[in-house]
Amino acid sequence: MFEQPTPTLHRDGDALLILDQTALPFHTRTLRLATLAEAVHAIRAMQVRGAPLIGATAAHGIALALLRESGDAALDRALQMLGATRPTAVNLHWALARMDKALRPLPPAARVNAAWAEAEAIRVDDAATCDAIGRHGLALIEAVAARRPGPVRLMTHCNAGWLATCGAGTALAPVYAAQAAGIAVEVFVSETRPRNQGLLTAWELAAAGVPHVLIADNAAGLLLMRGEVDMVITGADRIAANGDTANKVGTWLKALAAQAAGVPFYIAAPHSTLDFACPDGPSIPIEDRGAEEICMLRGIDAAGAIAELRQAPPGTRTANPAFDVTPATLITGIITERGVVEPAALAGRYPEAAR
Ligand SMILES: CSC[C@H]1O[C@H](OP(=O)(O)O)[C@H](O)[C@@H]1O
Repeated sequence: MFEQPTPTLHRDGDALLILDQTALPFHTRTLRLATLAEAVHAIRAMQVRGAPLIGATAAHGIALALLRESGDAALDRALQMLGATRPTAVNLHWALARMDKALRPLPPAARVNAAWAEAEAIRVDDAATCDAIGRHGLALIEAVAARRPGPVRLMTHCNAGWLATCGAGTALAPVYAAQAAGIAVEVFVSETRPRNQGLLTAWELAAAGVPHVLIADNAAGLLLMRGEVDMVITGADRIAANGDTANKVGTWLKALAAQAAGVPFYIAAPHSTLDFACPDGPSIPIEDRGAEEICMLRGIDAAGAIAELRQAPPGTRTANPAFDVTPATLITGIITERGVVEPAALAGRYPEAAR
């Protein structure tokens, strides 16, 4: 079982401790969430981020809410507030539905303990799922390593490492599995404007000693066309019934470039990312995160303090969709905890979810 260097989230009595990802990669800071409002803010402000992790955080947010009041109205309010934080990652809504199913039949007095237990089960389930994704993705990396000498060269987008989950990650889980198996890999890490989650991936890989190269998002196409990449693996936020997949904005462009360059393009995702109620990509809600993420740059100043610089005047018109959709036709395979699945075969691999 992969051990997170620092837990992305864990219960501490009647509170939830999270790793504040708005401070990374500059500072490692733990935040203590004690209320529903603090859990809502943590998800919306991306103090926690990553599809599986926001689901687990929302599940714990239900427990925090019920500590104060545990009747049906309180449960409904908590489900609604947490469900309204971010629209695209279906893991959030999957986790809330699982909490509602577990808690609704119980008398209010029994709900708090049951909420903590169910939230913990979601956390543990996600960690095990990440490990399984790592094992199945490892087989793909081993196949490349068997074909030619030298490190297997991967490309990823955004952060789908342990920071985005309760375990090893999704897209990076095979990387960590390859490292543990002694297979040489190196990873092209796309910075992923505007929130630059690629810096989180670089931070993770540096700490793990995995060779990596940080690139501007727009450099990915040239590297792919030069034959410098053996495979692309990204995470996902919602996979529709036909295999169309929403992921961080820019993923589709990489999938197009990968197809043009003849490079396999994989999505890594757990069962909680599958949404068979969503028929296709156009049906996936895409979050817009407003102008300031485009107009402001974040970094650290000479004193090491996190600073923001304005790169565009206030009032500049912007478009800031946080995700895009990669059609199933561009996806070589989906690396799940049940194996590497062709997009069209998802329903067969997950019959219980596809009903
Ligand atoms: C392991 S899935 C991570 C997935 O979530 C990220 O979005 P965000 O950073 O906005 O929460 C990104 O789409 C990743 O691929």
